Amino acid sequence: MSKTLFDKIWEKHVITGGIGEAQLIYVDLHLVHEVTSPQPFDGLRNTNRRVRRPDLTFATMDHNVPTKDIFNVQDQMSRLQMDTLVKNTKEFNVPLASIGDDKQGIVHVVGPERGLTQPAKVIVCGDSHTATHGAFGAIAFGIGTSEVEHVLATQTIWQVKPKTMGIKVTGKLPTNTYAKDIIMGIIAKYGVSFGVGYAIEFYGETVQNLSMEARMTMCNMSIEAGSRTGMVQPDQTTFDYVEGREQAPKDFGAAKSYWSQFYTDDESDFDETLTFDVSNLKPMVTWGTNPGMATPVDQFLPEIKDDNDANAYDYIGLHPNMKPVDINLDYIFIGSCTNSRYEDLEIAANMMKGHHLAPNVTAWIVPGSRAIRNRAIKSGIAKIFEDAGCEWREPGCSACLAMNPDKIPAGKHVASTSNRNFIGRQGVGSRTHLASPAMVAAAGIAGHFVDITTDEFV
Ligand SMILES: CC(C)[C@H](C(=O)O)[C@@H](O)C(=O)O
Ligand code: SF4
Repeated sequence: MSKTLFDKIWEKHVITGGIGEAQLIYVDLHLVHEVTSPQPFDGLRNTNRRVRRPDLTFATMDHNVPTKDIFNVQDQMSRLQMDTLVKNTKEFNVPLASIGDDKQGIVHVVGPERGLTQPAKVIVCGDSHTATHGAFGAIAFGIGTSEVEHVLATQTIWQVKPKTMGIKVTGKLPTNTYAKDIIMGIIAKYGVSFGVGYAIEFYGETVQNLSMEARMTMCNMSIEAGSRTGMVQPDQTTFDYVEGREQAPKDFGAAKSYWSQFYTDDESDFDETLTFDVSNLKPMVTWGTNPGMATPVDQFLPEIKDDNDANAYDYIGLHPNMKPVDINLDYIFIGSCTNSRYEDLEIAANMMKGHHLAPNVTAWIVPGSRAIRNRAIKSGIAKIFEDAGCEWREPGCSACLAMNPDKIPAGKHVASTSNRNFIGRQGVGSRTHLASPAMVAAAGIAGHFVDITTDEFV
């Protein structure tokens, strides 16, 4: 019978239960961070249980870590959560990349980087952006705190199988537009909830031509479309990325032939399909308070249709007869699990090379992992940022969600490569504008957004 990529992986992992009801699914990789793990570990302790498979569990610290003066954690709650993770991972024998460690970084960046993230796996983490790992052709989704406890104790999880949605992406990406613009364009077009109840697979020639980093950016934001899972069929690009990494399979040839069975047989196998053509895609910028409130950089901001729009405009301090180029910026943030990988930093650095930040702009450049940070220092990218007047930081979630000292002050506008522009997301009263790393870098130089697809830039 003809099947989707999702169906094929799912079937290999079902332990018990029938279609339409909760099924018990085997978990191949459980990623853990400091924010959603303290209660689950307490739960195990209180009931005298152990972690079932510490070898399939990997913990890191990301949300709370400071990105400068990293060992000096001022915030009590942050310190407690970080100390608790150290204690719990020691007691339960779970590998941990602690602050300062070579393997530390944002959980969704270090999983792939270490080679833990692999095709055809079921991957979970107590974090909504776990969808990122689906870029490898894995079923990867965020889980709640009680589910984290269940996975720690049993290495399994109860789930009702979602429906499947194929999003076919066609056309050649115009110069200086990126995967971030594709996923923002899709969400702007179809809204922030079209994916609810569906596992999304991105496919088509445009997707096949994307790097792993770019595929991760797209899958990462599936959750902003309402879907818990975004995925891309594994191919040679995937295999080349995984090969040689620390945790890659030892018999890589055998792994590759196993992984090669996982693809969607026919488009008609999806429960739902959508299409998105990128031939005329423009860089996208958010003007409002959810990721769907986005506009191409050269357009006027949309008219007010309802209270939601009115409230968003009110919060963000903009109005419809402006364009993104009219948004004056105070901060730029390049980081987060959406866009803090080496390729993202390289693209941003190329935009900044030989330029200096606009005088009114503060810039935080936050690599997703220590490995990326080290590589960027070695290659000279870090120096480009510093010469441009940016602050070059240590790895972590940073200003993506302001659970650490990196907070955007109230009323300030920030161009950000992260994934959420909710009210207060980057600090109380902060005004977020999401965009690609190239757009954010160029905006930092100009002091406002610019259309990087015009002759001046291409
Ligand atoms: C803190 C964590 C639970 C949360 C998530 O689940 O996504 C965070 O990572 C976020 O991006 O909002
Ligand atoms: S970088 Fe942002 S989106 Fe990603 S895990 Fe951290 S807080 Fe969540």
